Amino acid sequence: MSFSGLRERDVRRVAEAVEYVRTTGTREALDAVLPGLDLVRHLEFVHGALLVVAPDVDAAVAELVRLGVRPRDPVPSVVVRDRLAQRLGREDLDVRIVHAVVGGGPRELELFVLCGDFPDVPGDEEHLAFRASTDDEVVLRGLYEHLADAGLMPDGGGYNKHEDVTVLYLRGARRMELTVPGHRETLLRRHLGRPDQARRDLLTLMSGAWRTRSLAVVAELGVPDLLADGPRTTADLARTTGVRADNLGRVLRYLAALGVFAPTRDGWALTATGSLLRGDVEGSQRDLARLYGGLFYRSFGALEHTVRTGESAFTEVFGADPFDHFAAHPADARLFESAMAAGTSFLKIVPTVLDLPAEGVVVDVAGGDGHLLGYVLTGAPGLRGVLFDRPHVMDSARAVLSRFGCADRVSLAPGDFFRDPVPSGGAVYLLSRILHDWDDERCTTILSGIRAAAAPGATLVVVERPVPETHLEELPLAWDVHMMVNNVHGRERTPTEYRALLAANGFHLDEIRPLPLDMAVLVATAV
Ligand SMILES: C[S@@+](CC[C@H](N)C(=O)[O-])C[C@H]1O[C@@H](n2cnc3c(N)ncnc32)[C@H](O)[C@@H]1O
Repeated sequence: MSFSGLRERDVRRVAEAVEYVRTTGTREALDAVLPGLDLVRHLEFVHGALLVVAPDVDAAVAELVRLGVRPRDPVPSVVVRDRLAQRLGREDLDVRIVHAVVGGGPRELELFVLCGDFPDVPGDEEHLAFRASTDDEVVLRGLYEHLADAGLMPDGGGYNKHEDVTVLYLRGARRMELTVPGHRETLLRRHLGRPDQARRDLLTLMSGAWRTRSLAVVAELGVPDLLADGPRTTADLARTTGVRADNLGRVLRYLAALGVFAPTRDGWALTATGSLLRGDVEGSQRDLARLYGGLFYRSFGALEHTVRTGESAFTEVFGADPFDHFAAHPADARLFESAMAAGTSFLKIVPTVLDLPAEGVVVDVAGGDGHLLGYVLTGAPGLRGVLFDRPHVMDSARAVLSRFGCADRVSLAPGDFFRDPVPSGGAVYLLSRILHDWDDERCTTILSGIRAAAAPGATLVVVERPVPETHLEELPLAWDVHMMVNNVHGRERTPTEYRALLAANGFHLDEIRPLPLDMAVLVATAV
């Protein structure tokens, strides 16, 4: 204990805080909240705050006087007291606030004093306070969005009617208090979110399956195609599709709330999102919606089985792994192929990010229905192609490559990359959306088969959706779970994992080029 009755540690903290407030300007204080926060034109550092424990408030005031600052009369705290009461599980707390002008001012120290005998209280109340230098609503909103974009997290706040200021707390490297003049309801709503936000978010997440099914049903019924020429009524849509108007209308209304349709005076129109569900548009997602809300919806029902046993949910539900299932069920195979094609809008861009040779052979390993090969060959008339995949996809591939007008430059090579040799002599090997279907052992078989077929210096182009190493990104992580459910041993990988897998099989990863929708082209060379 010091002579004032404060603990040595608190005496030191108060002295350090006084010194900090005395010597720190706005730019430096902003930097302490978040390095690089360059807002000196709009914000002014007005006080630093900390919480100490003292036998009574007079002891804290005495300590401040001893440090040469000028304390004002203490006032009771309500907000901090309530927060501490909750944290310490005690109702009978006495918390005072002492404001003290430091140096010549105008900056102050704000000292919260928890009176009594308490163990150390964590320093959550510490913050640096800034005042906005404008009361222009638009500038304030812009300022707030800038702070949010910079990564500061909302951490409480409210309207202080005694001082007629709105106080917002944000958390960066240090906690920040932002004071703006007046009662800013819109800003507060933005800052605090709805009071029921967490439950609302969770309900939205939990009802995700309903969205998946609703999308699949309207895609299956062809509703988006029926709206291609303009809005139609529910009754009209129900009559044309042969379903019940009341029930269809309710599904359409739900999807309208999700932005898929737009309500018109007496019916429904397509939004840009909904238009992608038409079957006849470039980049149509219709069959993807049918697949995710159909076959793969059923397999996702066995996710728990996969988590418990490590086995494929798809196999559990359908009795065979997906590729064997498709080989035995032509209708499902057609849907899968056209859904894969629906997900290929980004494949069109692949040739534009590649340095393709003027002539030679491009071998598309497990090339599916040939869309990627079609795009590659269309832009490179000197190249020839080989499409290697299981026998049952050859008919679709022939049809697709004919539509691309390059069937005469492609030889179809039916085969199985686990049993048959990969066609040799390619200058470029394509491996699009294949490695994520398999575990490292099977990827090794596939890659070593390609390496055996490729001459040193040949290019291997891997198209995947890599998992970022530095942060959580929804799409790659959703697809990672999807691969776990719908493939025997599928997984998405990080760039580091791809690099290692390629290196272990005779390829050097040269470059990763980004594609839309978090996809990427990994360009490697056979060494
Ligand atoms: C996800 S699709 C990707 C198709 C295409 N590369 C693309 O990106 O659109 C996976 C492909 O791997 C093929 N495949 C699965 N097992 C195979 C095997 N053992 N040998 C050859 N191809 C196989 C499937 O027939 C299917 O066309």
